[in-house]
Amino acid sequence: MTASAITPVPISLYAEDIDAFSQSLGASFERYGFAVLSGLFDKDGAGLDKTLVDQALADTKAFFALPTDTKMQYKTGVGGQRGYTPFGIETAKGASHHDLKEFWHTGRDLSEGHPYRDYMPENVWPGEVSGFRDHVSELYTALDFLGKRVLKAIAIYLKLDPEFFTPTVREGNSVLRLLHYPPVTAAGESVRAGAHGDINVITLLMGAEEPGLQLQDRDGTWLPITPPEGCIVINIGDMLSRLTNGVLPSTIHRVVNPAEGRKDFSRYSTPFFLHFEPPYVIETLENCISVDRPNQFPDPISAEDFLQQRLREIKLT
Ligand SMILES: O=C(O)CCC(=O)C(=O)O
Ligand SMILES: [Fe+2]
Repeated sequence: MTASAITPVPISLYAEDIDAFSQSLGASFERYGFAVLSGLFDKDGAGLDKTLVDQALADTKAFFALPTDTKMQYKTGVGGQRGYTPFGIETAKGASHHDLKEFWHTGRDLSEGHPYRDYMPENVWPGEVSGFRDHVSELYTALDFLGKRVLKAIAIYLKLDPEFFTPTVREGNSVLRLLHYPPVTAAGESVRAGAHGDINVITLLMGAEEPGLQLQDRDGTWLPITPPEGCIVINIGDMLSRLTNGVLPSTIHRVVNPAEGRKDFSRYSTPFFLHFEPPYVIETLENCISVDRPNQFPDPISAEDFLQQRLREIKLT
């Protein structure tokens, strides 16, 4: 297994000593734009239910194993925001070759007549895989909950009110992405995921045990992130980087093609892109502006406008 640059922080520390948890996590974010949480499935931790994660992964594998024609029925035409996006579409900003992946997007289920329905399309579900809807919905809810705890720790680290983020993400436009990178049999210019920064607030990623994920460090070198089982990788997205004036950086990362011996294997990973509520206005935090760090983003922008701008850049709309 490839070594990982980042020392994991145990999730159990959240309940035991939230200040210590916030410091460890925040320091890792400030240094790398990434942190790793361990003990994800510990019974008394603040993490996830292993059975649920295993079920959702089995459903993911079953879905991607369906014939292409069947999967294409779930391509929804709403900018890839829901349902299936086939191989050969998403292209990292500024890249000339598409990524080697297909994926499925699930968003927030909203009540009838909810005002955010204008921004968030209805979910679609593949009837071919029984259990998919229940397990994936439950995983969405669990990751949303975990993400909100991580944001509380980030608020403490930034010396904000611990509940600062609560109203900003309560019904955020968050998306759970089920990713399949098929075996890489032919040589070519494409990589599994080209170098990019995430658009959103924070991303919670499961499935990085299969090597490939790398972050670009300050000096330009690529550091592998291959945590042991039972960990979750978290990274800062562009929206939080902008809000914090770069104090918490959104670090460029990529997924490289498999080494000899792993080329015949698929890679499955599951990023949860936690987003703000669409109307939330991202305006640089006062306490992240100083003489040494002048405001790099003097023009506030709503989360929705920022998202639409960025989706056009990655060819999803
Ligand atoms: O598959 C991974 O490990 C990372 C995926 C990723 O960075 C993304 O989808 O934004
Ligand atoms: Fe990413």
